[in-house]
Amino acid sequence: MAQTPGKITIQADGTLSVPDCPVIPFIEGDGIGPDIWRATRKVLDAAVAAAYGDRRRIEWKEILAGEKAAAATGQWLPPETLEAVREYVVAIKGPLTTPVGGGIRSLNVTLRQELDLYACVRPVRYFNGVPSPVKHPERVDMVIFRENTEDVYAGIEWEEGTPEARKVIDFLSREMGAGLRPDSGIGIKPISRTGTRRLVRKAIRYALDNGRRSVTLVHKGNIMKYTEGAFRTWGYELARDEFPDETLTETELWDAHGGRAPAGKVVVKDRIADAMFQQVLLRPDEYDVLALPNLNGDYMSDALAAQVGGLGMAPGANIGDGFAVFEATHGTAPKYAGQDKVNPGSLILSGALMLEYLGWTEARDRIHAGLERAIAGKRVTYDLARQIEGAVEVRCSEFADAIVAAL
Ligand SMILES: NC(=O)C1=CN([C@@H]2O[C@H](COP(=O)(O)OP(=O)(O)OC[C@H]3O[C@@H](n4cnc5c(N)ncnc54)[C@H](OP(=O)(O)O)[C@@H]3O)[C@@H](O)[C@H]2O)C=CC1
Ligand SMILES: O=C(O)CCC(=O)C(=O)O
Ligand SMILES: [Mg+2]
Repeated sequence: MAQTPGKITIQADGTLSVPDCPVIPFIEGDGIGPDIWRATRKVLDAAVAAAYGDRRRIEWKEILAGEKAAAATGQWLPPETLEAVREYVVAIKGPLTTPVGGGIRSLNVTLRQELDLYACVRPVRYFNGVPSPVKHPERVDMVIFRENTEDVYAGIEWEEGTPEARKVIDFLSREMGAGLRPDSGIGIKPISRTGTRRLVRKAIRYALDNGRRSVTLVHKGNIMKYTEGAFRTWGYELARDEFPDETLTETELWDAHGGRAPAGKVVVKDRIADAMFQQVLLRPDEYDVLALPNLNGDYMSDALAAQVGGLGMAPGANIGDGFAVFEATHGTAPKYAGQDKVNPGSLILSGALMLEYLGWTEARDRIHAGLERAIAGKRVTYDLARQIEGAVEVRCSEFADAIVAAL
């Protein structure tokens, strides 16, 4: 029976109450956004129908941001858009363009900060048949927990030559002995105990709830001692304070357990970021959940995506306390805008992650299986076709149709 649309709500214990026909706002996005969103919506609707018949469906509600919003309202991020996400709790978005070197600040970052979506969660796993530059892509199965509200993304910076930059340089040179060049641009990198602890708490909770073996804190704390180094310190501190019986350090793992963690326990370890980039290439099976400050997490997301098929296959979510906005890892890929060409897999998988967040795991599983079957059929978008021998390149919309046919 057709369902009446209703709102998702956050209950007193923090869990979601999801009606059978939730209203879910979507932002189409800039650049390739409209193409991949059209494809994604079709796959999500078909997967829900295949899994639940007419017992469940999603009532989509468009909300505006980016170029479409600016053209329609004169505002890049209208307040009603933020209000709609607060009202309906869960939303999904296409990518939004951020100009380089000037112009508006990132709308993506603003959304995350305004809605306090403090964890950027990006699962990186391999789907059979996807081309990869590494020998054993099936060994890559990591979940990135990237701090999403602070670090250099806080947007506290001053352009070289402005009175503000001069004032900060004068202060730092005179009062703090910093000795900065007068023609410097200045950026501030705040990393807080609060921001770190809540991110690491979410990462450890996730690891425990999902049978993951380790959480690795990835930092550059040897150089940035009081920001990234503190991220490491506070991460271990949080594990000790809040999960004393469920976590152990690497030292404890070897000293007390001969290198094999007892069932149900999560190893909390840390790696310096530069070394970690080669570790995930050479020994990916030793890493599981990663917790990172914002910038490290941004870099790591795209690097790991490359190992499992590229940005066309990299989903993500911005999650706070209940509220969540799902989006691909990649951006607007402007050179492909409006060509119905790129891989919608990343946004489709973000949608699958959203279904999982709603508890609709049967529909999620249909999408994973459908995607794998469509890839096995070797009729794939350009990014996969150029790497799979014997593959035929199809359009973004045709790839979505192939997934729907394989659900
Ligand atoms: N959350 C968001 O909304 C994000 C927004 N952005 C913004 O996007 C804009 C463009 O950024 P840019 O650095 O070019 O990075 P993009 O991620 O947009 O694209 C870089 C390259 O990645 C590949 N790619 C990206 N998406 C897909 C896809 N769906 N299918 C297949 N290949 C894909 C393409 O590679 P190839 O050229 O090899 O075909 C593309 O040229 C910037 O304004 C940036 O700020 C960036 C990241 C996230
Ligand atoms: O906001 C942007 O334009 C880029 C953001 C980004 O690269 C990311 O979140 O991975
Ligand atoms: Mg990025």
